[in-house]
Amino acid sequence: MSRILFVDDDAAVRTVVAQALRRGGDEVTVAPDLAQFRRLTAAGLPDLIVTDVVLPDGDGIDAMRDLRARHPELPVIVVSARNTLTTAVRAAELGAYEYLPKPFDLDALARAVAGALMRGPAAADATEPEDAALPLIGRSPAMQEVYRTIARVVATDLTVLVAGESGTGKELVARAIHDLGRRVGGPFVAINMAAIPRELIEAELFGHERGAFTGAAQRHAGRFEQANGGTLFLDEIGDMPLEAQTRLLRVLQTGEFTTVGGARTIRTDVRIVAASHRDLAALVAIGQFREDLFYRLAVVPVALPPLRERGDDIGLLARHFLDAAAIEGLPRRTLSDDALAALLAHDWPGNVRELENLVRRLAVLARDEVIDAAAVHASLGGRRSLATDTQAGATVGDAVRQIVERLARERPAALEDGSLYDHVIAEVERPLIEIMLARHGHNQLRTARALGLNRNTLRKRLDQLGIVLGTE
Ligand SMILES: Nc1ncnc2c1ncn2[C@@H]1O[C@H](COP(=O)(O)OP(=O)(O)OP(=O)(O)O)[C@@H](O)[C@H]1O
Repeated sequence: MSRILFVDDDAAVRTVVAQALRRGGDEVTVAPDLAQFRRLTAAGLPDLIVTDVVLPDGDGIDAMRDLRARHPELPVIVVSARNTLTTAVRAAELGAYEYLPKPFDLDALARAVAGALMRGPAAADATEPEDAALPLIGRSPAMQEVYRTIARVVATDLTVLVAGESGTGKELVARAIHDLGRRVGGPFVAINMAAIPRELIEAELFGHERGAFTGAAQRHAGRFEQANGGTLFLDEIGDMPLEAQTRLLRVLQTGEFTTVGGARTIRTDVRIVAASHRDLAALVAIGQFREDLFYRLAVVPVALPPLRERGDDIGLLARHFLDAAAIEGLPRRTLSDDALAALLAHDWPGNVRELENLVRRLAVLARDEVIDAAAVHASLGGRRSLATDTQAGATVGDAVRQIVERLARERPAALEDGSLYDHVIAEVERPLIEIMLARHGHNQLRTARALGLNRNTLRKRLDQLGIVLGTE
């Protein structure tokens, strides 16, 4: 039996948690505030403290820091409804055994308690909390998971692989890892594999000597060299050519590289954060990405949820972007409840970037101070499917690649048995026919003519694809 002290100002939470922990056979004492917590710990230390952060007479993490300075072996679990990245990071800095955003699952707490009591705390770290405004907005459970991972890796040099759709904030996560870690004094260098001609990627990454290739007028330090002592963000790593992947793998294994056309070996001290909106595991399956490199990069995977899975974060982000627009001198606007509901109902294929652009446009264009649902619909209208995809930076090539990657995952046989062409074409054909039907008021004759298909052929395809006609 262990002695657990639970500090929380909410009487209902105290009762429920204390009961759950007692059921596990432990002796539980509760404190509603820091004054009581101090009285109790002065009388005798428990084996474990579980504490809330915002308490009526102070900050739980600050109080634990003082106590742990004197008793670094004492394990602490932090629970908080103030579930921001800052809280997750502060809990990690405290050396808390676990951080559980509220509302938490009692099983999760029981697991954390069992772990903390057996293993004891991680090494205490006395650094001051980071109070600067942090860039990542959002409190949804999906983002909590992201914050917890970030908080765990900031004090390390582990390689992080951020996966997420376009515009979900992958670069922002990479920057947060850099800014909150000990490399903050060093450079943060980003390179986007999709934005650089394939033949120049190696020279960009590793640098080149004068005359190494046509046009190389002088020696150029590559991004690895530029990032020395800091963090290198390899964006859209899935677009890296295979030869460059081989070279990158060698650098990650040895910490050394040679410039293109150079005989010199350069040592690097760089933390790598890589990102991709493509499914790297699927790329490995179809031979476009080296499996060994994938495992080297995915030491700590971070899955950034698409915006449509972040619920109320949409409202938080929209308000944040409206505030940012006002600070930049654009008119100050607010959202009506209906406008917010319209934002929540949208599926955000371009994710946070799409929301940011939309909000800025609304801030400029809305006539009234309060943005209503009609203004949101007007801004969202006409930018569906293809237009929004393009805005999100996706190309037709990306779309087709995604289809192939999905098939590789879900029906690997389709990549071997000669049916791939028909599968992909069917997937492209459906939206094409749907778009043209919508354009022509669902009139089959006009749609067939516009597509250059015989009317019977169109009818057959509609049947085969199971497309149901709307009315004019
Ligand atoms: N959680 C967030 N809070 C505030 N702003 C965000 C958040 N996530 C993304 N943004 C903003 O959305 C925009 C897109 O973010 P970012 O460039 O990091 O996305 P990305 O996933 O790297 O996109 P891509 O895959 O297209 O490179 C940026 O302007 C960024 O500041």
